[in-house]
Amino acid sequence: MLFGALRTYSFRNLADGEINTRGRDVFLVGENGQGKSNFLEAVYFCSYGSSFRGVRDGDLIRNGEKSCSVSGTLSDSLCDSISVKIENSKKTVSMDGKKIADRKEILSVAPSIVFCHEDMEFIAGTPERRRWFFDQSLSLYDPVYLDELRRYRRVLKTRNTVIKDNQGYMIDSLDPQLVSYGLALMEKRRTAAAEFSRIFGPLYEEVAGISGISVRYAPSWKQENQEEALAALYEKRAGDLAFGTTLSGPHRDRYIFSCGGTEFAGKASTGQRRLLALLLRIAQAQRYSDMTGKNPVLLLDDVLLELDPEKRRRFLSVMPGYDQAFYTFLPEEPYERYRRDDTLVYYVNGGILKQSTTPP
Ligand SMILES: Nc1ncnc2c1ncn2[C@@H]1O[C@H](COP(=O)(O)OP(=O)(O)OP(=O)(O)O)[C@@H](O)[C@H]1O
Repeated sequence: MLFGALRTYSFRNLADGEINTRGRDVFLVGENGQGKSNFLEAVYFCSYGSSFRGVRDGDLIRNGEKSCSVSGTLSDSLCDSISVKIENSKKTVSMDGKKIADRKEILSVAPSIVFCHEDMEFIAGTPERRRWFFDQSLSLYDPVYLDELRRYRRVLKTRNTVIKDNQGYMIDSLDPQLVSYGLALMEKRRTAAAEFSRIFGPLYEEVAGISGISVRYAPSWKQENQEEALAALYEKRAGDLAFGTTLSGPHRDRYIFSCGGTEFAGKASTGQRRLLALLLRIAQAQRYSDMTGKNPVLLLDDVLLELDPEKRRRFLSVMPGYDQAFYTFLPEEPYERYRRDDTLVYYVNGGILKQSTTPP
């Protein structure tokens, strides 16, 4: 699957109009703050109906405007076009011109994997960010997982409301559902962590020369069957009521990067963390391909810039299979070295993309 063209309207600082992207590799070259990442964000917006920068939808609308939209023309996909529009604070996602009820439907249509600076949070940030990463990975290839996650969150929300409203007597009827949905999530998370480790360990060794890195899944509930988990939840109920919230469950699960049995991320240097984050995305893309038999679109935001030349070479040698990749570069980077005959190169200046065969 690839994006043949991208049309943006009032999206960030990008000039309105259509950009031809029909190429396996698309380079976006420009100084800081010109709109390169905004263009990647527009592609991602078509894939997920949201931004990868953790911003509110309203921030995507060009300053002073009231609405924005992005439409992608697709090749070799389940549909020919996707468009996402924000108007009057409402988001509408359409496939082939027809509105879809649930954003999750587009996940399998134009799957993209982004590599960006914010990914460092998966390594050095809160357990919540790591959970988010693994939830995204699972949802990309397993739509049922997303349904299970939503169901779990719904029951959890009700349980927390019940606790806050002092209606503790209702918890008995909610806990069997919470446990049942929770255990289903845990089983898939356990498998995903093991599979990630299988891919990730050798990758890290190849690029960074450090062996034995793995991702360990540390579930909040230690019990693996319904009755035992329910009993453990019951035992913790007094604590939940005292704190006014549900203190245990998959919403408190942790994923730990360890090396030789000890936690690694906390001791790793900034460079090692950066590499961990990049390779985590490579593992995400590889796992997606293993599970679906399809390749994703890759969005690489300033990725090569942060690596020294040797790591850069090794990183490129372990790039996952992809149908299309968008890269951002600063003008002084040696992007010409990576360019092939069919690479599309755009120079980005003040939100305007100009295609060129030679630098301006
Ligand atoms: N909603 C918006 N409306 C108008 N302009 C915006 C909006 N959001 C961001 N911008 C502008 O977009 C520019 C940032 O673009 P972008 O983040 O794509 O930078 P970049 O070219 O990737 O550079 P860098 O390498 O620094 O990230 C800034 O000039 C910023 O003012």
